Amino acid sequence: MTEVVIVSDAAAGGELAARAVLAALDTRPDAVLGLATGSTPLPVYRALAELIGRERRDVSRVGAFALDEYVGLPADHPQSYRSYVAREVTGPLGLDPRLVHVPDGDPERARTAGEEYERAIEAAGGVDVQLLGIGTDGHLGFNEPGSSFASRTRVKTLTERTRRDNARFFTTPDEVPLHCVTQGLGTILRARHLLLLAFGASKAPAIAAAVEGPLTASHPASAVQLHPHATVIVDEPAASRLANLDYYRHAWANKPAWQGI
Ligand SMILES: N[C@@H]1[C@@H](O)[C@H](O)[C@@H](COP(=O)(O)O)O[C@@H]1O
Repeated sequence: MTEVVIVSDAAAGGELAARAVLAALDTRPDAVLGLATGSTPLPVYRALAELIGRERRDVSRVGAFALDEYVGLPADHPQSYRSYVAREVTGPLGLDPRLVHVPDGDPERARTAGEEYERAIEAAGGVDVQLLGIGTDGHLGFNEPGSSFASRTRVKTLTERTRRDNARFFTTPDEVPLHCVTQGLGTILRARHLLLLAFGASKAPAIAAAVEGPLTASHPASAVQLHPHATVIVDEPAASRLANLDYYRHAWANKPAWQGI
């Protein structure tokens, strides 16, 4: 089932997700992480950096694959996801940069970037824990409404809504690229554990539709309902439109401690 965990705030959500990642590393020191970008996963990366330092974890064999990348931004552009991952993840967590992958957003190579990325994920043994944020239009990665549940890594055109949402990271809205390379929903569904995080009231409708709405490509995040091990970590405002809130709280409060998330 899709487990919903309601946390007090983003920092608590970040810590819970970070603990789940570290639990995966306990079983597999060469575990592969699926990285999301945007503002939502930042508390996870902060908590991970702190816990890895405090517990003196060896992360030298940990691999990572980012979900997506803009097409056409220079790789060293501060808003490219390559830069984001280097700045927020690889550096602070102390990962080996050779094991950290981001799709190739070079327009010249975009045509084959998807297939190459799929091959690299497969060669690494697949993703163990996939972090996910959610777009206000229900996108996962950059799988905009209409994306096939079977889709693989490929070039997509961003919706105007997503470009508007992401304009806050750029100097002008026109600077937001039109295209991206993103893992497909089919790629994401192959990860062994999905951790979807959302904080704030602006995400409440998208979360309700993802968890309790019909399974539909019109709301790509509803794909999480197809996954045998998906955990949705939300704060109260992001959870506010869920109909079965009482049940989620009850199930969480009575969960056997050995189960983890
Ligand atoms: N491609 C990313 C998504 O992976 C992310 O989930 C979404 C939400 O971003 P935020 O977490 O900043 O709300 O934004 C971008 O479009």
